[in-house]
Amino acid sequence: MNSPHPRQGDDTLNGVITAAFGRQYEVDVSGQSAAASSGTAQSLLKCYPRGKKSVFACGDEVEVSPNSKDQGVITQLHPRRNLLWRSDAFREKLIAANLTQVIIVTATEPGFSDLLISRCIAAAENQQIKPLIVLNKADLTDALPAARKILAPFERLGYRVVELSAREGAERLRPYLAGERSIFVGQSGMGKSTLTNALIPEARAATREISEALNSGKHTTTFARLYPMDGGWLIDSPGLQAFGLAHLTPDDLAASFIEFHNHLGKCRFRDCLHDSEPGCALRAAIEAGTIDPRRFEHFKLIREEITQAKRQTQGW
Ligand SMILES: Nc1nc2c(ncn2[C@@H]2O[C@H](COP(=O)(O)OP(=O)(O)OP(=O)(O)O)[C@@H](O)[C@H]2O)c(=O)[nH]1
Ligand SMILES: [Zn+2]
Repeated sequence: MNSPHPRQGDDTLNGVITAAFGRQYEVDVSGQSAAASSGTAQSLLKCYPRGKKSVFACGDEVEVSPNSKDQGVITQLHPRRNLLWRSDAFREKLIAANLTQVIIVTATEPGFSDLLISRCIAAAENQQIKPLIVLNKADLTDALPAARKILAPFERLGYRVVELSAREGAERLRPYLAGERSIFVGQSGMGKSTLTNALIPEARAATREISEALNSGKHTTTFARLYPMDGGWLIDSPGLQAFGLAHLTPDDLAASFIEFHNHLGKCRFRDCLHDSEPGCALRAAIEAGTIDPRRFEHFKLIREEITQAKRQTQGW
């Protein structure tokens, strides 16, 4: 793995968080792509943070002080280039840090939510991470047209959509992963783990080991895991049912809808809520067909949720 922070001194190492289990973290301290991809036991340390309140995410670059062959203490967090997280009024959850790409995995079956796609895109755009949409299970051809129709508005905005079958042709995705630090996000059952296992042979072994350790026959992913690959890395994360964006302000949210850019700041009223005010530039753009009404609906739904969450935290 290309770590920007090489070995530090005699007793501290630089590494990348590859998994989080409650307060325990797995840190890859190999710092070299060859060692990292061979997955040797010594390159992965089980670590605890030094501070009680420290919370880390997959992809975080940290400094570790080893205290045995395979254990250590996380002593420092290197500055994050970005952070993907989700939150509602009461909780927040770090998803991953230092990403270059968020890969939103959808599938022909079962159905998926386009509102969730807009949420994922908003979270990514807000952190300057580029989104990529995968339409998996393209082998189920009967359901392809309906799925394509749902994705069309996103494709029109310039978001790339890659159709593939994780079972029959996961390799199609490989060129999009090279040199990137990506994460798979999406609803449960879209095929994130199938894709990860097809692209990264070691991932299959890790999944088996973990489900044996947890003594469950189920294949549902329960925590995020980072795998080094092709000059970057890839994180497989558990299925998302909710993706709250309570940490964004309404202005942040509007800015993360890229098709709004040319229209923001052009409403007659500076504090326009784009509801029913006269001279609203966003609503004019919808009427002119330059903003998709469905995307505007997503914006309003998420904005309402953000506003509600802020009221709840302020004890209204
Ligand atoms: N027909 C078809 N089925 C697929 C394909 N990819 C995955 N599946 C199936 O879809 C189901 C869900 O796949 P998973 O990889 O477990 O989905 P996931 O997104 O990781 O789900 P979570 O772990 O719950 O987040 C499994 O039964 C897979 O075998 C595909 O390309 N075609
Ligand atoms: Zn307006």
